[in-house]
Amino acid sequence: DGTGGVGVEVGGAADWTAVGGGFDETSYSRLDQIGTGNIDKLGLAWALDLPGEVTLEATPLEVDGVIYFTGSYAKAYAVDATTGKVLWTYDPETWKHDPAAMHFSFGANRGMAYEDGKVFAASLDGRLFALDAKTGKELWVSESIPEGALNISTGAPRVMNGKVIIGNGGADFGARGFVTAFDAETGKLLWRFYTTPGTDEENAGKPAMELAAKTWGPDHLKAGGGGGTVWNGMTYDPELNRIYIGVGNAGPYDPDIRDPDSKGDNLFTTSIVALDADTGKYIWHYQENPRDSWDYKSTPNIQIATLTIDGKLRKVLMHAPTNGFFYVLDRKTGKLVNEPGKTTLITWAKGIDMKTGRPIEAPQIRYETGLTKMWPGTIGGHNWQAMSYSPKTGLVYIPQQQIGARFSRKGGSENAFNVMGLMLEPITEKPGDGHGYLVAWDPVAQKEVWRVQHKGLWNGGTLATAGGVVFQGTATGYFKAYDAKSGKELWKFNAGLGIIGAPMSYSRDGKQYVSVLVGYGGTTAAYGHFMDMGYKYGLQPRRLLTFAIGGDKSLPPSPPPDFTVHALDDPALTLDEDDVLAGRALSVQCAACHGVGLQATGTPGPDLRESAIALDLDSFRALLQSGPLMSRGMPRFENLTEDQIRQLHAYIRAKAREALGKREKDDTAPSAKL
Ligand SMILES: O=C(O)c1cc(C(=O)O)c2c(n1)C(=O)C(=O)c1cc(C(=O)O)[nH]c1-2
Repeated sequence: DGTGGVGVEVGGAADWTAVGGGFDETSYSRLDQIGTGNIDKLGLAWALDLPGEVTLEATPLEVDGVIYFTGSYAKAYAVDATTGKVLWTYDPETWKHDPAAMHFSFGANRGMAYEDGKVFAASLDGRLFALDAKTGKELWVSESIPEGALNISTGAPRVMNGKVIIGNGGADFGARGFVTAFDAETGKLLWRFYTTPGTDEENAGKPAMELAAKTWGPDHLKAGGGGGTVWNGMTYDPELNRIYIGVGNAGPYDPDIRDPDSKGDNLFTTSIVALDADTGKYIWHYQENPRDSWDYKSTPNIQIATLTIDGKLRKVLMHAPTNGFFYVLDRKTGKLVNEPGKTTLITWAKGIDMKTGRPIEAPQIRYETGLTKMWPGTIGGHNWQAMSYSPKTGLVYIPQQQIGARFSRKGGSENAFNVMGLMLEPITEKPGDGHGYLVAWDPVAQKEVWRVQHKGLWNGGTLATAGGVVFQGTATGYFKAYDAKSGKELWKFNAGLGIIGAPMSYSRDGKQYVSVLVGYGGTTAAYGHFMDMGYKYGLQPRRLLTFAIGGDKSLPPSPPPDFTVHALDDPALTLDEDDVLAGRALSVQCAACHGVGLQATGTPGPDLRESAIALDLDSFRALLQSGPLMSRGMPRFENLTEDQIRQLHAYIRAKAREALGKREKDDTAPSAKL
């Protein structure tokens, strides 16, 4: 019916059969046993500890009494939905299979797909695997990334009518985006759609690639594949038998490096593209940022619904990409049905031109002067954390953050990253920056109805329910429930660690449950200099938590946040300034897991300033060269030279010394930092 078809394929409203709840990706549960009237009686039914896990981004599925989810590095779990007992696990062991892929991520995986007794997920190195849902037995494994391509897989596959589709990431290091469909029964490749053009020869005879090629200059492949990776949102539309894919940013970000010989739009980067579900043939596209120059991405989840607009029922899709606007498109044509509203502080554009559908860009945003500042920044107003839509309230619940970005063609502060020739750095300069928000948005009126400010910047996805409640986990470690109409906070539970994944709901033997993964991380956890969460590596347990009315279990308390860096130093050691500087540049490779500027506060890896291994040159060298911790996510860096190892080590030492110095000078209460 297009109004939140949760679980319709299997057990009606009782199950949660896809990461977004059902095909429509509205993250809405029709269950109403837990509601605004009894939420004070909501309590923990069971908890499952997940030792060894780091970043947990998946929304679990539930089918016929079994919960399925992926942990980090796509380790798959099946768990009894009423008791929390583990039924089976499956580990694709990427570190053994393709150690090189470990360099390109920090373990993120956003979940599984379910159809007909099979579950599907993809490992970081792009192996799509099908498992028997009962036993966890491997049924088939197919390579979804061609040999030699730079891509990695972090997203959840989607499955429909016997076809599994999977995208991948890598635009930030120059990969070319595509999605691939496989036969769910056999794992055979059925079709592949590229999001950027290839060589003239490859494009010939393919209308979508010929169309895209006109928007790029002749030499566009020199700087890489152009980006446009489809690493998160993909939605199947059963009414029109189409798939809408959310295409990522263009790469390299600087268009003068990426595509110096044209001023074209660089299709299909930062677009939504509609494809025929059977053949993968192009139907339409809508580009949210023509000639993207800022790492803007259209990858957040794409919802389908039927809305009444100007008195007419319209089949629409709804989208809140990182650029901050809210788009409602006609699913048949890909055209705007109303004027996109601003869901957050937006400085890069005045609005969207309703005649052309193109943004009206603000002056000086294409770094004409060599430098550009803008809001939202690359982290986005809304990123991969799922937004939900309640057909009951007619509102969309967007997990948001406010933070800007500074781009410069040279220079930048210590915390700036050089991303393929452009210096990039998140900034907090405007009122409201550095916080996350839960925003209730009216997609018909295109305006905000209420908002809640969170303490932390990077929070979890949302779940809306027929009980009139919106659930969301926060960076500061609370799982919270809000009144869907007013935004009033109704309930909270201390989970002991930040939450970034989205919750889901199911019913078993007449009882409604709500589950959520607790596992702080994601890319933004690396920005410890903006939001020191005080989490310490390995100390706060990762868990799957499940709640029900009358639940009376409690969690053993997690170690509280600790904002002190317990750095180690040897005052006798002299550090070579040139080594420290060179080490700083090399440390970009460490940042996703150990923090920007080595400030690790909830990152998947430990704080190197506190690490006895990293601070001792000999054990550090052995760690990098032989990879004894590879199974725990620490890759081998066998290509680093002896000089580079010494430089990195000097930088770690210098940062440890600096942290100790700060601690002596600054004795403000640690909690004052948040
Ligand atoms: O360009 C890409 O291919 C790509 C991939 C991914 C990813 O695969 O996780 C992210 C991003 N970009 C990205 O821009 C981003 O903000 C991001 C956040 C996260 C995360 O897991 O927290 N992944 C990614």
